[in-house]
Amino acid sequence: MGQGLVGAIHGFRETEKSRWSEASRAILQRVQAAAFGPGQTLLSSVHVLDLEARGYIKPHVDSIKFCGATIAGLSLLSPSVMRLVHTQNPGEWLELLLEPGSLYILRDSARYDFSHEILRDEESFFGERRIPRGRRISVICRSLPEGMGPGESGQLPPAC
Ligand SMILES: O=C(O)CCC(=O)C(=O)O
Ligand SMILES: [Fe+2]
Repeated sequence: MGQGLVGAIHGFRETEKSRWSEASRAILQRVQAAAFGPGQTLLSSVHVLDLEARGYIKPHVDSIKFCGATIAGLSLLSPSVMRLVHTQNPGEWLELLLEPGSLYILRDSARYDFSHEILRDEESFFGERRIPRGRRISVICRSLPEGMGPGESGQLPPAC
């Protein structure tokens, strides 16, 4: 998302959300407790991405200007396949099956040294298993770039 991602996502709409219902806040707190260390500050708003059935995300590494060492994403509605490919050594790759209700955490090397992508319907296989794509919504929490305290977060653009 943001500057680093222009053109990477196809067939989507998105928003940044900072106010949530009590029930949603409880879920986000579980995500944050699972994914982020006590020393990490989160971006003040959460990214919500609504990908249509034919939508997909091309390989990219989130911009280090706007996003720190951890990206945590909750997947809703359709399952999908996320592929990680090492940027220096494309022979090194892995795929994650993102079931609805699952949480992935891209941290450190997985976040910096590997690109991530969400496969389009035609390519949506997990090993031999076909994973038909429907509409998918993801709720993504990111840490602030290191060295940037909450006091400086006002300088960040709203999106990461
Ligand atoms: O939808 C997702 O889980 C990932 C989205 C993504 O890669 C991004 O917004 O940078
Ligand atoms: Fe990303």
